[in-house]
Amino acid sequence: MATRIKIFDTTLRDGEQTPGVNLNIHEKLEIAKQLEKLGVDVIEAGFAIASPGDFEAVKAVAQSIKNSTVASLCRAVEKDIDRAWEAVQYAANPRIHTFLATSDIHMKYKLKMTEEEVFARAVEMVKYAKKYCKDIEFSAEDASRTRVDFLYRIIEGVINAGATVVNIPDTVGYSTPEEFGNLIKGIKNNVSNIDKVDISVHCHNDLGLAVANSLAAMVNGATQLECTVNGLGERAGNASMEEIIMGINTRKDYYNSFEHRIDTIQIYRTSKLVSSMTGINVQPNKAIVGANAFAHESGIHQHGVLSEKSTYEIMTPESIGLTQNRMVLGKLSGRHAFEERLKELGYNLGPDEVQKAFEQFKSLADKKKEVTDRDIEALVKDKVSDIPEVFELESFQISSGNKVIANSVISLKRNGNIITEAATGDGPVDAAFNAMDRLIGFSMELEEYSLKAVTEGKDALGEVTVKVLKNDRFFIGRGVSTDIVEASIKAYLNAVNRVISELGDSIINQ
Ligand SMILES: CC(=O)SCCNC(=O)CCNC(=O)[C@H](O)C(C)(C)COP(=O)(O)OP(=O)(O)OC[C@H]1O[C@@H](n2cnc3c(N)ncnc32)[C@H](O)[C@@H]1OP(=O)(O)O
Ligand SMILES: CC(C)C(=O)C(=O)O
Repeated sequence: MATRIKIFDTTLRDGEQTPGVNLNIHEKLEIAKQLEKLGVDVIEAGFAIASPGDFEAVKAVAQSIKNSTVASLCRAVEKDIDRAWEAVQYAANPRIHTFLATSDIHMKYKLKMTEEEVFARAVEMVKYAKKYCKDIEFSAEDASRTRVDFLYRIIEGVINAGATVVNIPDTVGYSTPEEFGNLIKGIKNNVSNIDKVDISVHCHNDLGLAVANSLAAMVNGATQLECTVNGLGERAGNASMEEIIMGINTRKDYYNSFEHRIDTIQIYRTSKLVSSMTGINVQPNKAIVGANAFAHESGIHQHGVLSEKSTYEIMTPESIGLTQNRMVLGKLSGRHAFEERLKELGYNLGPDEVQKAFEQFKSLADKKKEVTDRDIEALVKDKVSDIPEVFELESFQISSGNKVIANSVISLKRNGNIITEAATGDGPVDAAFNAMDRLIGFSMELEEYSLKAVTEGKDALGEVTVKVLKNDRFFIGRGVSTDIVEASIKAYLNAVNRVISELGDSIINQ
């Protein structure tokens, strides 16, 4: 009989530890709903004690998700466990995930605790969490650099204390597949009560081995794999969900004794959603979901694929939900076809949002011969993040050139009033941002600016992403338009509105 592998998605927790990523409650909910549709077994929604915002987000995910377990991470301390339970208690299937480092390096320099103290704390905190919740996961942080005898002992201890899942993280991505597989095999063979629990693994990608290590662990007895969409996560990220799943599926001949419940058709859509909500673009050559993953550039490959796809394609684009659409959408298309396409792309917008998106689609279609799925996604993905538009763009006028100083006149709408400012700058975008800085009534630092074309051709939509710093926190803003200055202004305003939505409008005119 095949072994059922559980997928534990930590995009909303470890994925959010990606530098520069900061997801608000609406964004976490939207991603969680898509993860549920994808079929993940566990959604780690956040770290409830980290901030009031993260607490509310974990709670909201717990309240809304029915078909996946919802977990919150917490340190092995009572107040963290209390807060985690406060947030996940609403879930149909709640889990408390507590962790404590077990390697000599972490115990000595970070925790300043002895082995005995770590053992006692881990057991005590699992017992404490068990008072609240049936399902308790314990992670031995930095397990792959832990003395194995101590690792076996602490695993046995936390299982006796009530843990239902023991997680073996390769916290710093140090292991190799053979080594990590042997570590899991050793745990299976040496921990007396191990058959009572799921063995989980959580692999980081510092040496690019996270997926290989996860699969090696699975072959050697791990039944839960922790991963993130697009491989997001602390430093070089975590094992990528889509690579693990498509690895198992594509190499059914090799991994023939394992099954999972992921609906692979949802992979591409999930990747796009996570990329747009986090502001982290997927590298073009990324396995499975990169823009080039199914592209063929060179003649010999093109000839091969034209003769028989399997010459150079080991999986189909359709298997991850990338479809070639039959119906072309352009300026003569109607609302029915547009709404149908939105549904196919996974967006269930309310009537007002559909109306707004349809208007934007029509004005884009006036400028572009054919509006592609990627254009539509770019147009609507701002809507699902649901940031209140305290400042809206009314109009802008820019002049720039190689012999003149760039200047801008920007009008924004706030509370129904139009406010206007002019400014100069080092280029059209700088001039526009300077004018907006005068209008918004607070200062913030622009940390990053990136521009990419959503589709090919000179009529392509430009997508601008900005990262700004305000009160020691990063905020991402996105904007799309066929005019790159307009896309830049929209991205900046989107970041401004996010700052206000998170920090409150009392920051205006501070
Ligand atoms: C491997 C991982 O990815 S672990 C998850 C990492 N994620 C995060 O840290 C994001 C959320 N974190 C936070 O918001 C904050 O760090 C908090 C709220 C958890 C704690 O904040 P602070 O109280 O300000 O502590 P700070 O983060 O500076 O230091 C961590 C403290 O927790 C202790 N600690 C670290 N891990 C654990 C643990 N698993 N169990 C118990 N204590 C721990 C450290 O030794 C340190 O203790 P000290 O304050 O007595 O020196
Ligand atoms: C807390 C654990 C699961 C973790 O994130 C790690 O060790 O990387």
